[in-house]
Amino acid sequence: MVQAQDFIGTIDSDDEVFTSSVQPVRGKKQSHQRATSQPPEEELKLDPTLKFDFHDEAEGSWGVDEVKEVVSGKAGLGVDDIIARRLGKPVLSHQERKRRREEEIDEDDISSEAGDEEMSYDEDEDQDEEDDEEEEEEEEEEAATDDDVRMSSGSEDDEGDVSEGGQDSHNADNDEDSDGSEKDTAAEVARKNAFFAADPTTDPTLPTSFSTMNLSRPLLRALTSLNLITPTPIQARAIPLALLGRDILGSAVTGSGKTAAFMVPILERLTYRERGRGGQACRVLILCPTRELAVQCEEFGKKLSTQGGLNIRFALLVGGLSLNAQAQNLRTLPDILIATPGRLIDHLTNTPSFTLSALDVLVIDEADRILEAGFTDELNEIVRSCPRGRQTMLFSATMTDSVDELVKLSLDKPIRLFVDPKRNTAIGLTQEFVRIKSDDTRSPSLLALCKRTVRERCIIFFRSKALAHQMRVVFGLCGLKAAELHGNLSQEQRLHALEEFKLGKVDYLLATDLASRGLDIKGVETVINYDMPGQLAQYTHRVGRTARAGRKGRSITLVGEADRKLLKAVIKQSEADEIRHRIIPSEAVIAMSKTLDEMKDEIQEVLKEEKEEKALRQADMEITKGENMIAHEEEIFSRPARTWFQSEKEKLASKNAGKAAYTSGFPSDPKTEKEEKTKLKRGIYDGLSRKTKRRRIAMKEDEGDKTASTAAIRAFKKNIRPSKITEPIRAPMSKKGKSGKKGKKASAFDEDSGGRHEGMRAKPVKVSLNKMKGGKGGKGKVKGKGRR
Ligand SMILES: Nc1ncnc2c1ncn2[C@@H]1O[C@H](COP(=O)(O)OP(=O)(O)OP(=O)(O)O)[C@@H](O)[C@H]1O
Repeated sequence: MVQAQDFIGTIDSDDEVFTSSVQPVRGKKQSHQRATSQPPEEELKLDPTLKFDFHDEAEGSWGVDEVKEVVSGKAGLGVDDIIARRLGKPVLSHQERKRRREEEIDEDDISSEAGDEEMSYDEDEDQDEEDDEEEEEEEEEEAATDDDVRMSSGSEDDEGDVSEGGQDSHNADNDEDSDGSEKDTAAEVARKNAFFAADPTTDPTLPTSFSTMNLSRPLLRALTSLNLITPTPIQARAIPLALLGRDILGSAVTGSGKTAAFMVPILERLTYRERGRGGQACRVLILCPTRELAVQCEEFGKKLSTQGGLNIRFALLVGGLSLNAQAQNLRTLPDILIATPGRLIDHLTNTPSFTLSALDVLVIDEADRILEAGFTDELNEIVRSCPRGRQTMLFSATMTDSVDELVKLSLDKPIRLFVDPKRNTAIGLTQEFVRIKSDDTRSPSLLALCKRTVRERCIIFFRSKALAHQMRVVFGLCGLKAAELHGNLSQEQRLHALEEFKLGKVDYLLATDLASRGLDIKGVETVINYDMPGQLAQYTHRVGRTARAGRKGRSITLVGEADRKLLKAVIKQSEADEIRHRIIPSEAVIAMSKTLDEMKDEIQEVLKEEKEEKALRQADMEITKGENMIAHEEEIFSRPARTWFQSEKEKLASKNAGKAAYTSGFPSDPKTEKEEKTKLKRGIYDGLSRKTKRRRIAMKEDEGDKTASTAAIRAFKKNIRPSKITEPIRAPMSKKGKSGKKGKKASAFDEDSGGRHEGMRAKPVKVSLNKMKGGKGGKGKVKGKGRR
């Protein structure tokens, strides 16, 4: 696995004296230290397994609505503070620097008008500094235009179109030749034909406005207030079918509004749910692969619901937020659950009386990711907990239609909605590639790029968390304002980083693939890939963080020799005029290389200070923990231990499978492989504290008794289950259905469902897909006063 070595190589391998005109920002303290202490070579190696400062995330004091509060103001001595202390001044964002310069100019005008020529010594000095910075920036701006950006020069690059079928090519990884091997065999095509249903929308003209989609007035009002007037192609196709209760497999390019494609029909259906005590139930589950995406999805749903005055309740079930607050919320039976798989299973296993037995709709966002190896066991467990008669909708920009993958979801004749499958990236995206001849030049190339060309609104993706963190230190020392986002941070730090980037307080977000899927951050101008990701799908999602919702954007990818195959695949799936070859002048790279070399002691110092800070915080935490143990011993030991559906061994195996899926395209690291194998051999109680071990053993012993009581509880819950939103409108169960298999689903929109309407849908509704476009009168018009 490629770790921090490429960065380390750069720092260590260049011993030349610093002569560059691009100076690193430094404080006096630093230059003094450099003169006195020169650590030996091996000390300069940065530890790739390094863990960063974060608070214990298991039981935060904040829940769903506290996310914003936490994000808004959290102190603590972090890397930025350490860097600021060492530099003697804080690193300012590009925006802030601009603003200060403008203020400076205004003040100049005022003071010259007033004829006040006096200035204190300090002010004078400040002014000089600002002027210098301004001059430097102007120079940089000129230099930026030197970067040679030109059209790719043909050869292999112009080979033409995307491989057929679009979606399969995403998972092609680094296949030798994506042309031949990816095409479905005749048998596979036959399987797919049998598995999927044809799109019943016979009218080729899709709705051109939400107002012609037979949506209720409050929801239309909400859409309009959010400026959503014209449905995007995926919305135009998915919403009518979703309203009919059909299972859907939806795919469209990144940033094309897939969230609304499932959220709008869900809210519409919930508008007519049964109310009152008997009708309350968790009816919708939206699964997301990352916490940030779940937070974003909840925000969007809540916004729509609030704007429309829909009175729909949400629960956010993600790791890193308070378990207790979530459990409490679950007890009130919220309508929509938005969850990450791990935390959802935790609640299913440990939150008394919480089940998914009343679920009507299951949505899996970024479904191809959740279908990947790392989530397999969790997904199986969740699907097992959902009723078979539910509606299932899967969405992703890189959706798979492989029957083998989908079969485990027990879909009911799903409809494939693949919008423009030949296009994998957004129309407004320009993809640039920088050739990296040696890995040593990767970090200097990135810095040169950021110093000269890409100044703000930029997400930079790294393959490893350690690398992202180390680069953040380097960026800080170079005077570039950055935040980091990866899995080694607490949830609080992750959300804080996102917020800072969204608000423009930092110019760069240094992230791992954790941020590659689904995140919709307005105004991202550039995405930089520090290295090529392992898989084509990852590339598609990463670059999809820009050029969203019809806007323009640019991606810049640093491509080494080992990445040629994937580069070829990327070029194949793109239009020729979207591809550029960027050359960073070698002088700039050499200069940055020297700068980095000059900086290596400083980086080391910052990392050391950070480690010390962490140790101090850790000690504080241990003391508090000890005090709590003494004060609340009885209560703590009387709490039931939380359980998990897998054994430790299975959990580890599944984690490793996930890791392997992620790193499959990267060169493997034999050392890590060996470590993983050794880990797998550990017994299930290895590494646990004595207390936890005792609990586990006791639980295992209790398991026998538990089975009988669980069965009784299940039977009881089944009896008190609320009516389902789709239940009254389903076609009578076939023989097959009665025997436990799925029966054909009907919908509130079916014409024959009229008299049997109950529950969530107060009144029967008639919709003809062919009339949907017109939306006025006729069969397309809603019947019954309950609709509007
Ligand atoms: N009909 C619409 N008209 C205008 N803007 C829209 C419309 N639908 C969605 N958007 C906007 O498009 C942006 C992207 O939407 P969304 O995040 O749902 O995309 P996505 O297809 O899910 O992307 P990804 O594949 O990256 O997850 C959002 O800011 C959203 O508000």
